[in-house]
Amino acid sequence: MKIQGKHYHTIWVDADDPTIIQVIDQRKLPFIFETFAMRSANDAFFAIKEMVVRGAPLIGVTAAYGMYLALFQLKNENWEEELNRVAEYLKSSRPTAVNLAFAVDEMMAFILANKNEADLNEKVLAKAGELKQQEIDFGDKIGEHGLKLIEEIYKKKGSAVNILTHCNAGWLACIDWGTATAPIYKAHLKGIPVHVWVDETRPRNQGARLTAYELGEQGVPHTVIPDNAGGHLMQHQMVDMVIVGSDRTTVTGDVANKIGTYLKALAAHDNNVPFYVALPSSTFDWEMNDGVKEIPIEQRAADEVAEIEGWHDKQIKSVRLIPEKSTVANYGFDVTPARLVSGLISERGICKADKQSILKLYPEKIYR
Ligand SMILES: CSC[C@H]1O[C@H](OP(=O)(O)O)[C@H](O)[C@@H]1O
Repeated sequence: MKIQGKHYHTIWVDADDPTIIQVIDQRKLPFIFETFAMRSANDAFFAIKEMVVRGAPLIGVTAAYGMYLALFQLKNENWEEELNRVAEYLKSSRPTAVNLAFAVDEMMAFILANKNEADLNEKVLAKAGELKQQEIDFGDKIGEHGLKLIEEIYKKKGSAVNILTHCNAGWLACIDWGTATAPIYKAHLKGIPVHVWVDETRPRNQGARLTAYELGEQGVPHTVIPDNAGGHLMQHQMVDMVIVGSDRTTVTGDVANKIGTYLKALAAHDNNVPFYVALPSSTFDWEMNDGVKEIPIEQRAADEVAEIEGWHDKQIKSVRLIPEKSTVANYGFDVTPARLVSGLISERGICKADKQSILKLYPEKIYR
């Protein structure tokens, strides 16, 4: 999508050196626009772990390019063993987004299948590019399917459609379009009036810093709200629908997403507000059935809660928010049970959050 009128993807091959993969450094947005150059699998691990890049689809594509970059560091003897270690290392960077493991496994299989090819590096770079393009296409299609939901509300209401979203499931979490934001961008581009309630999303404030930034750059009307305001807005009919993203959704429709999503789903359920989850097929976990019991929930550093970052004197500064003696619990995600989900918006269409409906969209997964 656009930043100051110029079209960007979140990740790209350096124009001058194909052994360098560039990403937008999201740690500094919206205050500073900088890129981060990845030259090794270690750089890719760092970028994912430290949230230089974040968002399930983007994490997956970054890891795919990490597997490509690993090829330049492998020694001849036992290179397959070494590559396996790199693959496990990349997977260990963040546990919840299933896209990560999906992409690493797909790249590993591709590399082994082509290991005797003279132009292996070029083929692997092209494969990572295919995964990147696939996520772009997924976001585009999610947008088209989700647009219909927004249009239906607009036709009934005849005025701006108020959509609440949590965290950042925008183009900055993907490559382009986004997942939760894709229907919003499609509606905006079609001239349908939309307004977005943007949950700030403590502690990393992906909503306040990233979703607000990207919506603003696209000219989409939006209002940043404290995480705890959503229930009140829904009680007063100020939210027409909720659209969020996902980091891992089970084949039964349980949705792992940024911490606080479950609370929004409860408020939506209590106020009969449609609660939709937008996700590509790369975010489904076809093996898991009970998301609350099985999905690994990342716990992150205490400082993310104990401190907050902002812009002061033309630089990014951190200030402490809590007493030195206080302890912190920093769960990165929660799981919304399928019973609270109105529907799933994937690149193949909209379905109910249950196994039968999901597998009807993805019949090739039935054998699992
Ligand atoms: C389209 S996936 C976006 C998803 O990822 C975010 O988590 P994080 O910023 O920690 O990577 C959040 O859960 C979003 O919904």
